[in-house]
Amino acid sequence: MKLGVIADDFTGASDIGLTLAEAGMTVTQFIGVPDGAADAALDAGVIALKSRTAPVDQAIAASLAACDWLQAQGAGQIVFKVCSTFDSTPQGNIGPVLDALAAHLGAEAVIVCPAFPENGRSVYQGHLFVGDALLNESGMQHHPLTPMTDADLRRVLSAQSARDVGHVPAHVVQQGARAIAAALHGRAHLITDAITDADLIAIGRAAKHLPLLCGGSGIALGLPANFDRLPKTPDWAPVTGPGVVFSGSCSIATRQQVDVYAAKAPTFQIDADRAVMGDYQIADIVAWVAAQNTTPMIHASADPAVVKTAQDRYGAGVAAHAIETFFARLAPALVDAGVRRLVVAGGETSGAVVTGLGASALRIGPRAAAGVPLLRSGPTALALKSGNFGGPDFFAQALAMMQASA
Ligand SMILES: Nc1ncnc2c1ncn2[C@@H]1O[C@H](COP(=O)(O)OP(=O)(O)O)[C@@H](O)[C@H]1O
Ligand SMILES: O=C(O)[C@@H](O)C(=O)COP(=O)(O)O
Repeated sequence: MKLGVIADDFTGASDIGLTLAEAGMTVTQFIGVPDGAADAALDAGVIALKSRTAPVDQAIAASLAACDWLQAQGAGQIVFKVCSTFDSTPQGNIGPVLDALAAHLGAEAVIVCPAFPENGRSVYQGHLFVGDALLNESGMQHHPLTPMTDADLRRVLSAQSARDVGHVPAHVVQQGARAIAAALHGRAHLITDAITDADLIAIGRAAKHLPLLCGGSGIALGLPANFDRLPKTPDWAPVTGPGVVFSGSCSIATRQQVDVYAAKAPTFQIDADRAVMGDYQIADIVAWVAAQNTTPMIHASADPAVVKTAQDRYGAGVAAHAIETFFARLAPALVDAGVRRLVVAGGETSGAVVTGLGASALRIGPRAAAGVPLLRSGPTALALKSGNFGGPDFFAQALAMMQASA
């Protein structure tokens, strides 16, 4: 293994897995730290953790264990994959985990860059933009678990980290890899501006000898070339069994996707109150799915006012946990009943579903959308969609792509 990635959620892991696979690396997404050794032929291993919203000490311990395993497989460079909208709370977990990884790896200057231009995320003057909106005006200020209320990443990371936080500005990045490398000094996390893929490719080249980087999947765009890999389309064998769509994301993009899909398919909406009360019978929902002629959708996606009502009543963690637990129990019951295509919207939701399925590794297939690959776990096809990724008709498109050849 040449490159090791520690991802703080499951959709993020498949997002960066796709970037590496399309740039020509052989890559597997592991669910948590594997027990045994990786295939020696693997170029990159991506360990998916569910650490974005975990207690800080647990997130650090899981990330260090992942780091040790990746290094034991030969990885000479570690990427800490975080969300392209820098999802975190004032307590963490990006800062504390990054501090711990940097100390563990003896890293001095660490590039921190969540830019993902293809999906509209850019970093300029140390501020994160989603399209033309500052992060805190992009809808992310309403996220159920990690509301992002400040677009200045230097301030956001400083509040979470014990290390100095510096800045590599766009005018340096645009001068290319040599200028970027010259700016990487001191023992500091460096928020690095990037507006285009060309910026990220230059950053990747500049990072060739760094032990640690942190960013969204865009940070990986330039890394495979350091290992002489060339772009390719990942393989895919069609999967034709019954499908189901799950959504636990309340992001703007997902709510639109839910509306579009609900207009053409049977839809079952999960209510937070009933989930908290444990009111849903898994067997009844499996029977409801089996009775449908069109691929159905089960979702909890709701607008910010509805989410707030549930959170005020039970606490954000309790409402989220109840809904995630529901999906984690439903997914294996549906697969046992013959479901073979599963599209899941939401990072935490995907973490719950894949953990519920008991999968240990996922094979990365071709893209269903920017940042979202098709995945294979045994006979089951999956797509784990980040809340804000994909076009309005993503669900139908991903289900159809699973049935087609690459
Ligand atoms: N109606 C709801 N009320 C409260 N919390 C909800 C509701 N619907 C979903 N959630 C929770 O919100 C969180 C959304 O996070 P996630 O799945 O990561 O989506 P995203 O990818 O948009 O961040 C999950 O923990 C989910 O269980
Ligand atoms: O970098 C990204 O935006 C994604 O890969 C990601 O991590 C998204 O997280 P969720 O929106 O919670 O799915």
